[in-house]
Amino acid sequence: MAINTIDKITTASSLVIKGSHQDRIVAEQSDVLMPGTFSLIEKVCENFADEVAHLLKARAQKQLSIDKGELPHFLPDTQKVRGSDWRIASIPHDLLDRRVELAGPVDRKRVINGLNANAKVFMADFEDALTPSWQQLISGQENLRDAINGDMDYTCPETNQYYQLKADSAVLMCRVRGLHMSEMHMAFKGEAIPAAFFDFCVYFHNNYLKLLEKGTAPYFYIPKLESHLEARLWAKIFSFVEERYCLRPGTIKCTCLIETLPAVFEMDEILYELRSNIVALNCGRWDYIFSYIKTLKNHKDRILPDRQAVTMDASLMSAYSRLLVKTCHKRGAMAIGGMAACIPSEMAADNEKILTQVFNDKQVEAHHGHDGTWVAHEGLIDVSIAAFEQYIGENHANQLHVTRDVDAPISAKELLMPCQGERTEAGIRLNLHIALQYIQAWINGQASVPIYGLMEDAATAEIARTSIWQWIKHQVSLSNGQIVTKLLVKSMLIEELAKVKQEVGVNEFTHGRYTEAAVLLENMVLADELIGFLTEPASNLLIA
Ligand SMILES: CC(=O)SCCNC(=O)CCNC(=O)[C@H](O)C(C)(C)COP(=O)(O)OP(=O)(O)OC[C@H]1O[C@@H](n2cnc3c(N)ncnc32)[C@H](O)[C@@H]1OP(=O)(O)O
Ligand SMILES: O=CC(=O)O
Ligand SMILES: [Mg+2]
Repeated sequence: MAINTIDKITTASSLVIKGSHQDRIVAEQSDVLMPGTFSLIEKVCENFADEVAHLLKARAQKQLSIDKGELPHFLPDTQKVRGSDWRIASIPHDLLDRRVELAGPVDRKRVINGLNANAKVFMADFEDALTPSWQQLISGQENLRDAINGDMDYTCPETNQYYQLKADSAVLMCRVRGLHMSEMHMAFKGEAIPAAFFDFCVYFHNNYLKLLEKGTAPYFYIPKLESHLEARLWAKIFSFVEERYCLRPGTIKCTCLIETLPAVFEMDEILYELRSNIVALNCGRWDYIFSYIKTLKNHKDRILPDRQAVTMDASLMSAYSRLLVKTCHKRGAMAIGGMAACIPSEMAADNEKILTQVFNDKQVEAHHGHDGTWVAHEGLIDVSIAAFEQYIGENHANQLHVTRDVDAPISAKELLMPCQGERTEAGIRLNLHIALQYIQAWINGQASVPIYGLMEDAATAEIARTSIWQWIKHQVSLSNGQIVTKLLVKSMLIEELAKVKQEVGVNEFTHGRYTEAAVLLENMVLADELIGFLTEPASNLLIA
């Protein structure tokens, strides 16, 4: 639909669309970017953008203390919140049964497949599984809008296969980007706006009416929080928007991912700040491992082993999952488990092993008392449901009644204790190999990719590259006696790049962007200071 550009930009006078001529055309032609959307974005920026900047500064300050030797801890100032009795507001009916949630990117085919799948919830992801190109952001929003309107089909140009949204599709939740990300295509008073504000406002404004009409509501996943003060910001934004649209307080509901090490120490406080709008916390296990490495990067005594050893039954991960369940259920909130990164295989024997592995992984979560969990692929839904049904039983839709009251308190020591396991040459090489392939895919616009039978997304790739960085920094000694140095990693990187070339073939290698990915990866793992998020330098390549 052609829309008047001037209207679009001047209705929100402090807001400007940036980018190439093509980016402007995308914005002009999209009917999810209308004056009402701009006006909401502008108001949210006017009231809250400065606060994001302050909160990010506070993150950096806290990190400085940890870099100097302090350890993350439960906050003395908020003891009263942890010690007193209160509960979150009630949970909407359609969110009481979340035993399996399918996560997926927001392209049209996967939105249809995801909503049609047998999961209770489809988590449409603008974060770890999306490269934030303007085109993908806008078309993703259009796809969700069409899905909510129930007016959605798609014919795949390559296969000619026709897809249509079913009437009784899963509940839709929208994951917005983290507070650390900026949306470069939109500036408020000359500054790129917080990407989370863009995702939230566009989704909310275009869909809230239809969602309410259908008997559901705007449901959000909020990622990568690091403190309850960040949760307080979201609470203020939700309340501001509810008032602006004259909606009953608590209409907007969110689930917060607890996927940073600082946040695990503030779960009660996060629930408390958001008590009118929150329904659950989720164990974002992959970013949590990344955050453990990043937060404790200077602590030589807390270096993790190879990624494969950091499973949910490792003591630090188990403590995190059990504390999340206990904290949530005490407050009447649901506790959602994390992503099983395996994806099904076409080889029957392999697939059987994968399904058993996923079943066991989900059983650990269900045993801890989680109310549901995430899967990356629809082929894993049934096995995950089976694992949860054993615990939830026929008479319940969740495990909110499991309070874990008899557990010994979970201490900071347990949460911070690194797990045992080897640090191997094979581990470094696998990290390099996966990171190379992942970054190559990411800068080409694909943020969730199958690599060696696992779903890799921004969170898992972060583990790979920060782990290598930390092993170099502390000159870790590998199980074969080698010391990890910049020189060693550089030589391994060259060898792994050659292996990738052999694997993908000369043609794909030549026309892909593998060498650019290698340069970016080298810069990140050999840097003197750890780069905060790989998506920051990678975005420059995506945009270019
Ligand atoms: C750590 C975290 O942040 S986790 C959350 C973010 N990550 C994600 O959301 C990852 C979601 N998963 C995916 O993106 C995909 O499953 C991948 C990339 C891992 C694998 O995808 P594919 O290679 O397409 O898998 P495969 O070919 O087996 O897919 C079979 C069908 O299922 C569909 N499908 C697979 N996964 C999904 C999904 N998560 N959502 C919707 N549809 C899906 C495919 O589109 C395909 O459809 P088709 O048969 O109609 O063509
Ligand atoms: O977002 C999920 C995670 O595991 O990270
Ligand atoms: Mg994550």
